[in-house]
Amino acid sequence: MPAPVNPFKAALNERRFQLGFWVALASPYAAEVVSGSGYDWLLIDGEHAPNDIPSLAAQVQALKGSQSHAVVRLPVGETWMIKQILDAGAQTVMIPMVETVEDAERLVRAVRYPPHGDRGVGAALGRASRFSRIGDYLETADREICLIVQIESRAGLDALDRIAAIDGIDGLFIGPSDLAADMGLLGQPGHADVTAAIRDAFARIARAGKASGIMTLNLDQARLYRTLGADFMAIGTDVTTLVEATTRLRRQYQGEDTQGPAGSTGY
Ligand SMILES: O=C(O)C(=O)C[C@H](O)[C@@H](O)CO
Repeated sequence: MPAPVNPFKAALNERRFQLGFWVALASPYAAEVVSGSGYDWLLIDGEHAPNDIPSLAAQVQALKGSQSHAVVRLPVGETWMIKQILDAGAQTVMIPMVETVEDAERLVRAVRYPPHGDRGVGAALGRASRFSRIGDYLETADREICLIVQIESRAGLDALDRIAAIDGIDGLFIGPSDLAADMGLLGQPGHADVTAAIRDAFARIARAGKASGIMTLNLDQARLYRTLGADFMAIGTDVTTLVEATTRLRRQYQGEDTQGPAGSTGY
C-alpha cells in the first residue's frame, strides 16, 4: 500500500485552480468547522497564529475526510519542524520568507528521503504511514509531498527564477503583505507597485512550469490575481471573517450602519 495521493499537489501539477481559506484560530474544532465550507485547501497558519507542532498536527487530523486539503505553514523552515509535521501526516508544507537558492534547496532535501534528501526516517511512528500500516510509505512518500515556498521580499523576487527552477519546489506563494512592507508600502498589499511585482512574479513562475499562489481579503483583488495567473489562492481568514460577521450582526440588531469596515484591511 503506497502513501496517500496528495490531491492538492495533483491539482497544481494539472493547473486546476485551487480556492483556499486561511485558518488562524489555532483550534482543531474551528478548523473542522471551516473544513465543511467547500474550500479546496485550508492554510493552517503556524507563523502568525499561536500554534505549535501538536496543535498543527491536530488541525491536520481535523480536516481528514473533508474536501479541504491541509496546507501547513511552518513559522520557519527548520528541518526538525518539517520532519515532525510530515511524520504527523501533513502532505503539503509552506515555508515563509524564502530568499535564496540555498535555502530552497535545503528545504527540498528536508522533505525527501535519502538518497534524494535528508528527511529523517521515523514515519513508522507517525500518522503519515498510518503508524506503520502503510508498508510502502518510505518508498512512495516523496512523490506525494508538496513543498510551497513563500516569496515575499525584494530579495526573494531577485532569486525567484533560480528558486522556481529547483526540482522539488512545487509552488511559489507571493506574500502581498510582507512584500509590500519590504517595498516600503507597509499595510498596502493592494498598492499598484505591489500588484505590478506580483504580475511579473506570476509570469516568471509560470515560465518555470510551477504553480503560483497568493492570498487576499479583497474579492476584487482576488479576481484580478486570478486573471494574472494565480493557481491557488486564499480569499479570507477565519479570524477576520469572525470579527466582521459578529460585528455586523450586532450593528444590524442595534440599527447601526453595517457598511463600515469591521476589521483590519491592511492585513
Ligand atoms: O505576506 C503575506 O501577505 C502573507 O504571507 C499572508 C499573511 O501572512 C497572512 O497572515 C494574512 O495576513
